Amino acid sequence: MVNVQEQKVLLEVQNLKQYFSVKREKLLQPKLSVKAVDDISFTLCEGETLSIVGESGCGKSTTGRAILRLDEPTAGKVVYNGKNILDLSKKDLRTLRGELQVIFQDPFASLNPRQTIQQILSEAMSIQNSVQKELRKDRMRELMHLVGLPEEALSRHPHEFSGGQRQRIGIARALAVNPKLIICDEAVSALDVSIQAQILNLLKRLQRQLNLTFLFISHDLSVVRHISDRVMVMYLGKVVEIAPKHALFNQPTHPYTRALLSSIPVPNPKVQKERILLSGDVPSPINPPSGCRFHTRCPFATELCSSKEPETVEVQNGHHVACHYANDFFSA
Ligand SMILES: Nc1ncnc2c1ncn2[C@@H]1O[C@H](COP(=O)(O)OP(=O)(O)OP(=O)(O)O)[C@@H](O)[C@H]1O
Repeated sequence: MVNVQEQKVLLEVQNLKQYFSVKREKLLQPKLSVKAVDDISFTLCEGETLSIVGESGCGKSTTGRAILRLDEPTAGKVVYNGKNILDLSKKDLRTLRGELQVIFQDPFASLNPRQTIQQILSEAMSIQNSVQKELRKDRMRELMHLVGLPEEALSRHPHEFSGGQRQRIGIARALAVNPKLIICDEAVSALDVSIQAQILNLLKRLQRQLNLTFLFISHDLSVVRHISDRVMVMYLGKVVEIAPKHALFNQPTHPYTRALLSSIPVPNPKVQKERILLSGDVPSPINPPSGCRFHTRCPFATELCSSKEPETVEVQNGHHVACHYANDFFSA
């Protein structure tokens, strides 16, 4: 596991906000916005995998998109290698995009069906000018080896491959520009469990070989348990807990994290698990609850929780929790 304290910080997200305006239903209604990501901060160290988990709509993908400036963030800083990405000109951003890549759930949607794999990879290399023209063929063959596909795959089209193979092609395309940081947005969610494991193992191997850093977005805690060094839990646009993987799975502290974890099966049936059932739906991010956003669904909420937003407390080294009762829950 990566020791965060010894590692170089590659990405620092500071007070990031992403609000989206929504159409008013009535003319005189006040302006409304979806607070998809609301003042979140975290760091990502070189060579580590930080996962973001949480229920649908909690702001995971929006965080990834904001970092890459696929949507322009409302406020905050995204400092990559010492530079605030949000201050970069369009030209500098284009150059930097080579270092920051994204792998989506469905690579097929972004692979041009008329192009061969060779054309797809060649296009990626020429946009970023990542590999000299005369070296591109060799690099493509190398990429096929790296992702576990035969060289013959280069002359074929995306529809000739299975879902797992297409994800390997998506990974090869991301690697074609020599990235440092890859945002994997539900990258294995569409795959069968056995294929998922193969792709996760491939990502881990590539990480070691190429010193890659991953921001891994997933709603699947079993996948997150497999791949992560650290885990960040989001609820309604806020970070509620962030910790090294083992701390998060062995000593989940925020009631929301405990509820999420209580919904996954335990490998050892002899281990009795506390069950915290989440009642009701996630409230609207247009008008989120006051105080702690989770208080409307939290079985332990008090008056304080509905009136005051909790500070983030470090309950042990590198384990941060945004709950008024974090220390009590941690030691309980
Ligand atoms: N372009 C947009 N315009 C308006 N609202 C948006 C936009 N993009 C996302 N949202 C809203 O922001 C909130 C967070 O969405 P986001 O996709 O980041 O969640 P998520 O945690 O990735 O969920 P999922 O696992 O379902 O993808 C949701 O309420 C979503 O509807």
